[in-house]
Amino acid sequence: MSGTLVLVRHGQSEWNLKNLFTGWRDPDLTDKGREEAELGANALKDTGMTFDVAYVSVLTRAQHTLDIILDITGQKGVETIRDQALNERDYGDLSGLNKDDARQRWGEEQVHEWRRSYDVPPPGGESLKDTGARVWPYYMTEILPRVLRGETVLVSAHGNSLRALVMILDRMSPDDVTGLNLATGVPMVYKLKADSTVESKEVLGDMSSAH
Ligand SMILES: O=C(O)[C@H](O)COP(=O)(O)O
Repeated sequence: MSGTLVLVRHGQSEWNLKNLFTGWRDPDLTDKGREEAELGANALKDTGMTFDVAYVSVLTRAQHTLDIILDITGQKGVETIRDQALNERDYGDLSGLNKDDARQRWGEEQVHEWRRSYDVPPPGGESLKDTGARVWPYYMTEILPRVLRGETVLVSAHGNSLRALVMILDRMSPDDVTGLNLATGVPMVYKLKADSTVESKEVLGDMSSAH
C-alpha cells in the first residue's frame, strides 16, 4: 500500500519581504505569508485529505504555516514532530544581508551559484548538497517509513530543505536542480509506490510565482 507525502514551503516571511538572506534566522510570516498559507490550506481542505502526522522545522515561519494548515483543515490535534534537520539551508556569512547588495558586492553570477547550485556553499554556510546530507537521512529514517506504511504525511519546511527532497523524488540531476524554485505556500502532493518511487505528483497552486 502506498502513502501520501505533502510538502509545503512556508508562506512569505518578513525577511523574504525585505529581500534578506535568512537561513537559520527566525523571522515570522508577513500578512501575505499568512494569506499564502491559507490558500494552500484551503486547497488541501478541498482534497478532503486527513493527515496522520506532520513534520516541521524548528523555525517559526514553517511552524506558523503548519498551524494555519492544521487550523483551516480542522486537524489541530495531529501528531507534530519538529526537527532542525528540516531547517532552511544555513546561509552562513550571508545571513541577514540584502540579496541585491550581495549581487552588487560579489556579482550576479556568484550569488546565483550560492543560491541555486548543487554543491557550491555560500561562505560559512551549506550548499544544497550539504543541506541534503541532513535532510535525506532524516527523510529516509523518519518520514519515508511512515509514508510506506500507507500514512498521509505533511511536511512544512523551507525553499532549500524542500529542494533537496524534491530533487530526489523527481529524480533531478545537479544541473536540473539549479532551475528549481519552489513557491511559498503551494502544497505538492506526492503519492508514493511501495518501492518509494513517485506514482504521481500534484501541485495545488501556482508554482510559477516562485522567486
Ligand atoms: O533563506 C532564505 O533566504 C530564503 O528562505 C531562501 O533563499 P533562496 O531563495 O536564496 O534560496
